[in-house]
Amino acid sequence: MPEARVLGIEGTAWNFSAAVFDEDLVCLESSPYVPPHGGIHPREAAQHHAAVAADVIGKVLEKAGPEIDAVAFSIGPGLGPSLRTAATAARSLALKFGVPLIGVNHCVAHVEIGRWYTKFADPIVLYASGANTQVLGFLNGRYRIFGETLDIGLGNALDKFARSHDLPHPGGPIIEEMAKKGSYLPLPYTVKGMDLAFSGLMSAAKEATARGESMEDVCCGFQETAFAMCVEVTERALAHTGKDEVILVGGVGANSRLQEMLKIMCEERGARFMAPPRVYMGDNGAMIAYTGKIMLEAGSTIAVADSMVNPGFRSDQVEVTWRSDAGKLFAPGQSETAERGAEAAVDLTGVDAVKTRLPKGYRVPKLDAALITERTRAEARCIAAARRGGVPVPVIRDVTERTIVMEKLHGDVLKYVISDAYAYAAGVTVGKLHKTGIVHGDLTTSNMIWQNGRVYLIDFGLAQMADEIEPRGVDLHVLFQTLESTTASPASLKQAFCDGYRSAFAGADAVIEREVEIELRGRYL
Ligand SMILES: C[C@@H](O)[C@H](NC(=O)OP(=O)(O)OC[C@H]1O[C@@H](n2cnc3c(N)ncnc32)[C@H](O)[C@@H]1O)C(=O)O
Ligand SMILES: [Fe+2]
Repeated sequence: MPEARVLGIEGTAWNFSAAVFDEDLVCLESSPYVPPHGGIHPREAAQHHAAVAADVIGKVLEKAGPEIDAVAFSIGPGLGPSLRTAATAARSLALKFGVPLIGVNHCVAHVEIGRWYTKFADPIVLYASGANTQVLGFLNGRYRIFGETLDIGLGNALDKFARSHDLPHPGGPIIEEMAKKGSYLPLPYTVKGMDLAFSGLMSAAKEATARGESMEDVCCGFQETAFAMCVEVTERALAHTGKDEVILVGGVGANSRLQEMLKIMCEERGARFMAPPRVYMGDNGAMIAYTGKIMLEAGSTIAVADSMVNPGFRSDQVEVTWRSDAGKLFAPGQSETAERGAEAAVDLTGVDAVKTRLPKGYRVPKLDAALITERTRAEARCIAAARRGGVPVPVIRDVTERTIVMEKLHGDVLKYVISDAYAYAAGVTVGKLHKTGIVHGDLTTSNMIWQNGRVYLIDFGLAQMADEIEPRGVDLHVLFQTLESTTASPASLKQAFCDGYRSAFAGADAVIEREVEIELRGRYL
């Protein structure tokens, strides 16, 4: 039987694009909307799409011929008016050809075209586009979000910064060129556990040029900072899941410095890295046609009556019917005497645990040195303070510039043994920590150890002294995301954790409430 031929239509934001895919890409046509000034205006983008749709689709069908087995379109996320225009075109074509309609999640399509091109079966995905920035990995039927931006997408941050200097849209590629001529200027680096934030960085970049720093240096500093943040979170996801492949997708993925940094990170930890070529990076019809094809083969079609667009459609809401594997998690490969996390190597061969922060070749040396010293110091300080507050943590024996010598723990890492009882105990420990005025900054189940009837906390590299609700809420949010992405029963584990947390900390309710708010904030639009 010949392979199904699917027509795909993309029109979520700046590009109206159509393609036909069967065993390979048959043809691809695009008509980008370039705003005359300022950023993308949703209604104008939709008018552009409506004006070019017939021509773009006409060209594709002329090349591919009229034999089409299904019509796929981006059903969300994206800008409402643009989504609706593309959806209308897709519906009428499906009815005209008398073929099934397929509603494709745009983010998942970025991932799938990357997997198709690279042939990587089960990668960690850095998806960096205008509106989204997410680190994704597949597990039990869904693409789980290990980390994402808590405010704006990386591309939007670059575009807005460029626009504030009267540079045309899109700013990303222009900043890339300017950055090549500049040297690194330190700007605020924000990683919260597995999550990222870019708006503070963007404001600081604007302030830097306002006080007279050169545009080239600020662009370089902006890129080095933002990309290092993304690569760090990608590496954390690799370390946490044990997966060993990385792909880069989304419009910002076209940036050669970002590609280079991911490549270095992967080489340093023995993972494989690939990025698809530019044509498949930014929004394009091919990714919709291809994802439509594998969805069609899995029977995931929709009735025209159910094909309403969803501007807030999240990648982790998609039921991935077309993958039969479960996705790899916690692969072995790490020795029992030396754990290699994302940031540091821990030598467990001696009486004590010796944790040494590793230089990262993907970061400019100045940023690398600053992060290593800052985190080593913060870690030692916070562990000592936690211990004084009665929180179960290892005893510190010695600290140097990049090394901490501490008591060796012998228990089980919670990610391997998590249960409601352990989650409750974790809640008690985190409650005590927050009560002491410390937030951990990277509360994953990899950093919790069950020993002597209590949950010990390790890895305080992102910890800080803080007693506000917000950073405490982010702490819980990081943990809950980990439970969502790595366990089968996150709801009851979360409940048990909250019960323990409340029992140890009087301010618990406000923090739990804030966590819910933070979760909603991370959503698109
Ligand atoms: C929902 C959908 O509409 C949205 N799509 C989107 O944002 O378009 P995409 O083509 O994936 O990415 C566009 C972004 O990619 C940036 N970009 C393109 N080339 C770049 C480069 N060489 N360096 C940095 N950024 C670049 C642009 O500045 C722009 O912000 C998304 O995927 O979030
Ligand atoms: Fe996109």
